[in-house]
Amino acid sequence: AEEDTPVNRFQNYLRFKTAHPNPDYSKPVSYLTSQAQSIGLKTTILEFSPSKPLLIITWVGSNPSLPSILLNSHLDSVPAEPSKWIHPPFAATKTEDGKIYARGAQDDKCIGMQYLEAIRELKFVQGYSPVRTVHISYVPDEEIGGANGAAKFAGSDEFKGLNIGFMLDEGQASTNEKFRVFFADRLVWGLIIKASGMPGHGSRMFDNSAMENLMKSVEIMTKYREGQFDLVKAGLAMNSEVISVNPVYMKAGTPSPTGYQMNMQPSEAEAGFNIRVPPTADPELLRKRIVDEWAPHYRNMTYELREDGPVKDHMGLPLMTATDDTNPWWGVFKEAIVSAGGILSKPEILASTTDARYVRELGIPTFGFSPMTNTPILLHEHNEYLEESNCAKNYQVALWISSHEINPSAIT
Ligand code: MET
Ligand SMILES: [Zn+2]
Ligand SMILES: [Zn+2]
Repeated sequence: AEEDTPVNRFQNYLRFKTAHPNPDYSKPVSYLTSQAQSIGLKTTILEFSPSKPLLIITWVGSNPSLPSILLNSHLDSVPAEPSKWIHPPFAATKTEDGKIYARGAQDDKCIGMQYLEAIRELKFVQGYSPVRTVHISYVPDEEIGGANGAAKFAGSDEFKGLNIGFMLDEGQASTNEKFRVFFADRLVWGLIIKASGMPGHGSRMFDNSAMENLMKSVEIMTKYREGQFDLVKAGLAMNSEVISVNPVYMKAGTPSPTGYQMNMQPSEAEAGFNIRVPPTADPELLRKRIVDEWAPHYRNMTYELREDGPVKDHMGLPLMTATDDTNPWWGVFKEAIVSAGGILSKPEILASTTDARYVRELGIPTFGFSPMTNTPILLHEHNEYLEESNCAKNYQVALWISSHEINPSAIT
């Protein structure tokens, strides 16, 4: 039989096939439930949508009237292309040099297990019992926007009943020795632009073909993208501080038995873009740019903009958690990292987008924190891995965080 160690338990969790489009949620939820039971923690399963369970594990504090802590992670993963990986993406292979390869190793099954390991350590090694109640949530569908996961959870009576004062959610790896913490996400938009025009013979020159109109937009958008990227390259802004516009698909052509009808200029063409908007930018200006320049009527274009999730919080403010004295949780967090012997880098906006936005919307302070130092950022890439040595260090950090966040009974 395999040893029962934190690393083995992490590997077990990584082996569940949780990739979209058909994530297995029931097996990891059973596994996590049994882990929780082995630590003597309470479990609750909510189901806001059929076959999409949401697991809550609870460590009840001695003063449950204090606002509680929520440690959140998502159960699902993005797809992987096994033939392009050096180890199968759901085998959680550990190499001789201690790297554990798996889809989800960084995003974000690492934190899902670290939360549990931190509590296991606190409870059984240190004999610690919390004043404040701690909840761990495992939510479905983060990678597809969270509409049937975190969005419904945050809006539910069950969530209200948990009386959450502060949440930790996923962040991103740090390529140096400093830990990174994130106080905001970028908004995520899906933009589909469509051009139409008269079809024509492949040999003919004419104005306003669908392809020409679409390609003109692509050129304009590519220039805009370059402008934003140049700010980053010149060191004037971080990646997450500019607006990113990245093409994700193109669709056009008249199908034929051998592929596409090559002597036919098609009557329709479309392209899809993933756009990320920092909370410091004005979304209205960008919407105007789309109408005026990227998908203008006068070029026979239409568009569909999918804005995924909230833009402002309950007070009408951008979704950002304060990292100063106005937020008592900030000091606690900083102190926990330092006490664990860690160095914290300047708080950042996350380049990607997480379920934290639904909780920030409610005005609850939330930080993104995935404690991985000296680690290449591999989320959504081939050969995602996490080093075993890093895991061990992370348990330590998670542990400190758990012990410190519980102490400030002054925060009520
Ligand atoms: N976390 C994912 C991302 O940033 C999902 C966001 S909502 C589609 O891409
Ligand atoms: Zn994630
Ligand atoms: Zn992800």
